[in-house]
Amino acid sequence: MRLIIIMAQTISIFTTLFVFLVTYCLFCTVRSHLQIVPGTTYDELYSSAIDSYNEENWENTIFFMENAIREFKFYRVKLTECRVHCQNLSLIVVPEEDEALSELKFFQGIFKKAACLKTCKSAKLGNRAERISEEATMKFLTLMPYSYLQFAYYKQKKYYDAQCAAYTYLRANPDDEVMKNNLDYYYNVYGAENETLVDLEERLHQKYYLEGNSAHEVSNYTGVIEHFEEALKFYWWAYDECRALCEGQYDSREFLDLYESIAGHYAYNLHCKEHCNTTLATIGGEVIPNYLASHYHYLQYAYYKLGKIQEAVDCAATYILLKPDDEVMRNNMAFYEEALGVSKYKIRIRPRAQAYWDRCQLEKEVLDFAKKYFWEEIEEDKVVLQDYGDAEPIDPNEVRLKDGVVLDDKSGDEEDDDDDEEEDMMSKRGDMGSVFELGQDDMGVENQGKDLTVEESGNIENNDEDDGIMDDVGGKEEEGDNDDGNDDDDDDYEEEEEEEEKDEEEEEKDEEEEDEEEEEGDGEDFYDYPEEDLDDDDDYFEPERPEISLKMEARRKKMEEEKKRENDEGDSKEDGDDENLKFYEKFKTTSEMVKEEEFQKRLRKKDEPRFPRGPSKKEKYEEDLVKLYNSAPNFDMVKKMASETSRVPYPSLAGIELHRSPQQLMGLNRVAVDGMASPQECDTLIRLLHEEAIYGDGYEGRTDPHTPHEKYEGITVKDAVEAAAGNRVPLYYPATFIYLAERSRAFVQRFFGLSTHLYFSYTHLVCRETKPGAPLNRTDFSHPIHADNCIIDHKRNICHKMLPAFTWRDWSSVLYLNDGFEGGNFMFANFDNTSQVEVEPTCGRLVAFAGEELHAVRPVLEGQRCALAMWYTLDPLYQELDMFQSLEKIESILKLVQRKEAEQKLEEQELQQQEGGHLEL
Ligand SMILES: O=C(O)CCC(=O)C(=O)O
Ligand SMILES: [Fe+2]
Repeated sequence: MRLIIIMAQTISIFTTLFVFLVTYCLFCTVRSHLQIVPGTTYDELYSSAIDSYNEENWENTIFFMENAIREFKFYRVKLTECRVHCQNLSLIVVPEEDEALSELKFFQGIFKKAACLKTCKSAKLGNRAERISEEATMKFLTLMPYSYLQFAYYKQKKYYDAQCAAYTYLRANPDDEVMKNNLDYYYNVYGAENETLVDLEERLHQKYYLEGNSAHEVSNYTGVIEHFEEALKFYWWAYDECRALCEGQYDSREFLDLYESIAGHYAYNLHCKEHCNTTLATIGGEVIPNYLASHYHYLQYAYYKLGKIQEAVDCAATYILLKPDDEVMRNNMAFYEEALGVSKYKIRIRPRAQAYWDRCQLEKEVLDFAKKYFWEEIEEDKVVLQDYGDAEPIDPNEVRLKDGVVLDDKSGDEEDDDDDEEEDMMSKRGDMGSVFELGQDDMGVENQGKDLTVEESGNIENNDEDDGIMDDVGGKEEEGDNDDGNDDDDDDYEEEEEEEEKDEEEEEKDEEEEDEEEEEGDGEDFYDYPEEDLDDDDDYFEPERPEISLKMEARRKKMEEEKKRENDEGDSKEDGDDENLKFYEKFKTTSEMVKEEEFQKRLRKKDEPRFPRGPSKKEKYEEDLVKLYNSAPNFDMVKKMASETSRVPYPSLAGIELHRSPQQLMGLNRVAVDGMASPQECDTLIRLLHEEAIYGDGYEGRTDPHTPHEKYEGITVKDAVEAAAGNRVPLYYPATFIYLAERSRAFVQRFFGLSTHLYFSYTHLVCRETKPGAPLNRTDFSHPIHADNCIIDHKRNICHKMLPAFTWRDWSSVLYLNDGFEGGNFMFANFDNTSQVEVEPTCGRLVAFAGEELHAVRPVLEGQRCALAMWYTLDPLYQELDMFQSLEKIESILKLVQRKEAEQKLEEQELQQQEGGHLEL
C-alpha cells in the first residue's frame, strides 16, 4: 500500500515537474530571441538596438536600447567603485636616503593600486572595457539612446514613455529642433503635462536641489534643510564618481620619456577632474552658477529661520570658504557675530567642503605647475576629457565646445568663466588669509561694528522680498561660476607666485592655530573655523534670503512663452484667412512621419473648438487649400505645374548631363552635373530670394555666419510656402523650390546607388555678396573649409563624426543658380587646407558629395552668388519635416487644380450641351 502511495506521489511530482518544464521551455522560446548574454557591453546592445531600429522592429529596439542604458549605468557604477576603492590604498612612503629607492617604493604603491584595479575590474566587469568604443560612449553621454527610444515607444503606442524619453533627451540637448517638435506633437496629441514627465536621467543631487529650491520658495524651511542636506550627500557622491571616471585612458600621441608620459597622463587626469563641478552644475543644459556653494547659502538661511544658529553659522562659514568675496554672506556672518554673539557658537566649516577645498587648492597648484613647465593641453584633450571623463550627462554646450567647430564663440565664453574663477580664486586665497588672521581675537570683546536695531532688522526682513536684493544676489552669483576656483588659465602664474608664497606662510601659521583650537575641540565632525575680528564699520544685516530661485525663473520663462503663444494666436485670429493656414502649418510641423490617419485624427481633435459650426473638417481643409490655390496670382504657372504633376514627387532625370565625373573631381563620392535646373527655374528662385530672403536666414539668424566681409541672405522652404500662402509671391516660386530640391535629391539617390531612401535633412536657398567696403585683396573664404557631417582634425587628417556636427547629414548637394559674379568657386579641399579641385558655379549646375568630403567656397569678390544648398540623411529620424510637409501641400494643391480643371471642363460641356439643346429648339 505504502509503495503504491509513494509511486503515486512520485508520478505526481514528475507530472508537475514535466508541466513546469514544458511551460518554462515554451516561455523560453517566446523570449529566447530577446535574451542577452551576460557580459554584453552597452556598445553591443546599442548596435543591436540600432539594427532593430533599421529593421523597424520597435519592440526589439526598445528592449535592446533599454538594456543598453541599464548596462551603461552599471558599467560606470562598477568602474567608479573599483577606482574609488583602489585609490584609497595607501601610497605613503617612508623616505629612503637614496632618492631612487624612495621612488621605487612609491611606484610599488602605484603597482599595488594597479593590481587592485585589475582584479576589481575583472571581477566586476569581466573584459567589457576592452570591447567598448569611444564613439558609443559619446552617444550615451549625449543621451542619444533616448532619441531612438522615443520614436520606438511612439511606434509601439507607448505615448507617455515616448514623451518622457523625448523630454529626457531634450533636457540634455535643449536645442534639438526635431525633438522639440516631437515633444510638442506628443503633448498636443497625447497630452501628458510637462510637469508630470519624468527626466529618466535625472541626477539625485539635482532633484533634491530643485526640491529644496521649491521648499525655499514657499518658506518651508524644514523642507529646505531636508532637501539640501540630501542634495549635498548626493552631490559628493556624484562628484567622487565624476572624478573617478576621469582616471581613464590617455592617448598622448607623442613619443615621450618615462617621466613625461607619466606626468602627462596625470596632468590630463587632474585637468579632467577640474571640470567636474561644471558638469554637476549643469541642469537642463544650463550651468547653474555657484551651484555647490549655494547649497550652503540656502541651508544657512533655513537653519537661521528655524533658530538653529549653530548650524546656520557653520553653513555660512562653509559658504565663505567657497565664496570668500560674497558680501551678503559676509554680512550674514557679521550679523551672527555681532547681533547674536557668535562667541557662544564655535564657527565650524563642514568637513567635506573643507577637504574638497583643500584638495582643489593643491590640485590647482600642481596642475598650474604642469601647465607652465611641460604639459600642453591639446585641443582634443578637451574633447576626450569632457566626453569621456564626466560622470554626468554632458551639457550640449560643453559638447559644442569640445568639438571645436563653434570654438570661436564658445571658447571665448569659457575663457571668461575661467577668468572669473581665477579672480575668485585669488580673492579667496587673500581673503582666507585675512579671515584667519582676524580670527585671533576674542569674539566676546565688543566689536566696532554697529549693532542691529529692531527697526533695522524689520527693514531687512522686508528687503527679503525686494527685487533689488534679489538682483544683487543673482548678479554676484553670476560673476563667480564654479566653486572649485580651478581654471585653465596659466598666464598669471608668475604674478601669483609671490602672493602664494606669502599666503602659504600665513596658512602655515593658521594651521598651527587651527591645531591648537582643535585640541580644545568640541566636535569631531567639524573643522574649527578661526574666529574673526570685525574691524570695519559696516552695518551688519540679518541673514538674507537667497533669491536664486530656479523655479521662479522657470515659471517666468514659461509665462513669457505662454504669453507669446497667446499673442501669436491672437494675431492669427485677427488675420482670419491665415488662421487655418497657420494652424495647418503648426499641426503639420509637429508631426514626424505622420500617417494620413493620424493626421486626420489630430485635425479633428484640434479642430473641434475652432470650427464649432463650420463645414465638416474635411471640407474645411479642402476649402483652405482652395483659398491657398486661389491666392496664387500666377494662375498659369500653377496650371503648368499641374500639368506636370508627375514631376513633383518623381521628377524625371532627363536632360541632366555630366559636368565632372567622380574621377575628375578626385573622389568617388563626388560628382558635378549640368541641366538640373532650366534658366527659367534659376530665375524663379533668384526672384524668390530677391523678394523674400532675409538677412541671415537659414543660419539661425547669424548675419555673418562665415565671414564678416559678406552678406548672406537666405530663405527656407517653409518660409517660401508661407510667402506664397500670404500672397506675397506666386505659388509657383515655392513649387519650383520644392521641385528642384526633389529632382536633385532623386538624382543624388540614384547616382550614388543608395539602396535606402534618402531624406531631406535641411534645404536652404542662399545668396552671398561682398559687403561694401570689404578689402579688395581678401584671402578669407566665403565659406571656410569644412565637412558637412563631421569635425575636421587637421593634426590627424581625419574627420570626427561627432556633435555638434550634423552627423546624420549623409549626403550634400548644391544647385547653383547663376554666374556672372567674381570668385565664389566651390572647392574640394585637402586636410592641409589646400585646394584639390574646384567647380565654377553656373545656372543648373549641381555639385553633389558625401557629408565627409572637405570643401569650401572661395570669396565672392564682386556680384551676387545664389545657390540652393541641400543636405540629405539616410535616417528618417532626421528628415526635414518642412520639406515633407510643403511637398504634401503642393501635391494637394496640384490635385485641387486638376479637380477644378475637370469640374470646369464638365461645366463647359454641360453649358455646351444646354446651348446645343437650346439651339435645337
Ligand atoms: O555654396 C556652396 O557652394 C557650398 C556651401 C556649403 O558647403 C555649405 O553651406 O555647407
Ligand atoms: Fe558644406
